[in-house]
Amino acid sequence: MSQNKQTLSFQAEVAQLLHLVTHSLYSNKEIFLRELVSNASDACDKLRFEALSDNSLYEDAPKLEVRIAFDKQARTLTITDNGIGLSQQEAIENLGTIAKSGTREFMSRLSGDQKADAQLIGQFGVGFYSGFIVADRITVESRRAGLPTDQGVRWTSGGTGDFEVETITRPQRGTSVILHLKEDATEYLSTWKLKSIVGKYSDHISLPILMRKEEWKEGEDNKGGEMVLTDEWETVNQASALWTRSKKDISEDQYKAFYRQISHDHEDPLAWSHNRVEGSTEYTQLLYIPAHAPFDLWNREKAAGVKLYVKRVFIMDDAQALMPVYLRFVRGVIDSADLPLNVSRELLQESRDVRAIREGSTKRVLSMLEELAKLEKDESASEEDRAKYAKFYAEFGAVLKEGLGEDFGNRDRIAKLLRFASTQSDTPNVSLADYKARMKEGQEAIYYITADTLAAAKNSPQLEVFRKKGIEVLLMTDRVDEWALNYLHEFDGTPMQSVAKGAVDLGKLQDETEKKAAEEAAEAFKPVLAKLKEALKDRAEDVRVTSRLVDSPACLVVSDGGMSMQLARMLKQAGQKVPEVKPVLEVNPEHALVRKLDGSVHFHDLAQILFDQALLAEGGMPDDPAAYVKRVNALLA
Ligand SMILES: Nc1ncnc2c1ncn2[C@@H]1O[C@H](COP(=O)(O)OP(=O)(O)OP(=O)(O)O)[C@@H](O)[C@H]1O
Repeated sequence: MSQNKQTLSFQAEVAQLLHLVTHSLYSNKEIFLRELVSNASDACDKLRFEALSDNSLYEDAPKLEVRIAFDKQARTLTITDNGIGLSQQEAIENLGTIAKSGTREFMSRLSGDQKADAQLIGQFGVGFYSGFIVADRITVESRRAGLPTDQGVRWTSGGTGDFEVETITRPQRGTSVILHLKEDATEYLSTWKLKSIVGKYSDHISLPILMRKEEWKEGEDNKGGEMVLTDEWETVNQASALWTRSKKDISEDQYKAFYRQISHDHEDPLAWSHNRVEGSTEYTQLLYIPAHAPFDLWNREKAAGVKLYVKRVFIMDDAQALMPVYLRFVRGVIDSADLPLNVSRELLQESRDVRAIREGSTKRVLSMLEELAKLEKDESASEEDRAKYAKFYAEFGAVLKEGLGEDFGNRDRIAKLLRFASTQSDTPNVSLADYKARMKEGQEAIYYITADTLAAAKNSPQLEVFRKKGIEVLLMTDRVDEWALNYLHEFDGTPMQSVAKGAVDLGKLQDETEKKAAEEAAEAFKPVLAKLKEALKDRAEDVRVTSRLVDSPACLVVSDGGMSMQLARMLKQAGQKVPEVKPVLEVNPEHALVRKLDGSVHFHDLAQILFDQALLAEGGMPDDPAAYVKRVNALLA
């Protein structure tokens, strides 16, 4: 045993992940090759990038490539690249821990259900560790580009609790991953099998993947021949970056395979768009809309899904400057012809070219979505195509809404893409245009209500008069709605009006007799109103008579432009400081309970109950629930 050998333990998460990988991904073993080839290709990309500022890193091997070789006797399969390589420290850090952000959250989402977990793991990208699906021992030999030959590293592990590292001499730069195959993985000791897996998953890797050529050799004494390996290497993939090829030369399957490769997604994308943009800024874009959300969609800090290349040289993953945050679900590649190769993240933020690319790409994504939305109503389209927009919307609709506050230039286009549930539809499929088309004669606003749940929205007392008059109200239950709606004051010339904010003004929808009756009722109610205001002066900003209620005695509203009670609650729950909002109590003078107030000896208690019940009805909680219960009980007794 060499002197410098050390045994180290895996980070706890790795050990856990390893166990899961080998158990859950068993049914789709072959993906290990895709993962390892993709790492090899990443390592070459990294070398090319670092070599931009230090050409000597290429040493004497400027041609970057990946080689796949196997040895039937030794039962090993080896994937070798001449990319950036690993120093000893990097081997310990990168192959012994999971540095990825979100690992912990990811782990906590695993359920123990193998099928669901396998999908989740697939999305997370198990990478290097997937080798342990087919191998009971993995040896990695590597030398980082630029380090002396005697500073190579050998890392080896059986994939359980620990791994060993030692220093070795390695003349060639880059990494070899040697898989010692398990008994049941013999099938991967076959040129035909390996080639077909490369063809399936890694055809579009932009560097050559080489394998040794096979040749037919006749058996001696007429015993039948067999294929034997020669010393000659041949390229087994297409080895050209897919997006640089002409659209007409790329099949649907190739587009889909490329998507799977860059996204780790097991499902096909809903749509894609491939264009070469010419003009003052030149670039190629290949952008995809996924069919389902990644587990960390809600993390706005999370890496965006677009890779940046400059003249086919990979520059960086998750180039956030290329896509607005509200389109963070988009995956794909942007290849610029204008940016300098040594562009940094900081520079990206400031570049005019990048701004042009970002605007162009944003418009492209919105067009793709508009196309999907159009298909939904196209009777000649297939059922599958027609279902796509709803599928997209269920996964990403809430994220898209963030765009209302983030991308003012495209607000109208985004607004057209939004869908909501309404008093006429429990499923969120009502567009603002649909709503407008159904508006009642004389209706001057698009009415909506926000609530925590669909049930709470539907049963809100504020809706009563709208229901009575048959006016549709949009029901908004996404957390982001309240915030997003702050940025959408009107749609196509019609104002948006929350039914829980400000005094209700049905305008022309109310006829003269109704208005008159309401005014008279208000007039007659004035003395009681004054007493109510006095009794509730610490809790309500104001008390007024309303015509919005039919069956309920009272409801709470906030002033126009004020923060809704629901948003205030949400912020409070999130631990934020919220200014105290005193709502307005609106009462229905026709209601029996309200009528009872006049001259009642329990006036004070009834007033408090009225307020507390209105609070409960809109999803809130009385400040002093025990006092509320006591008051109700006193009256019931
Ligand atoms: N062939 C290789 N050459 C150099 N470094 C490598 C190689 N394979 C893996 N690594 C290093 O090990 C790290 C962990 O690899 P792993 O495949 O687990 O995750 P990843 O590549 O970062 O993520 P993902 O596979 O989801 O893209 C890599 O980030 C890289 O630094």
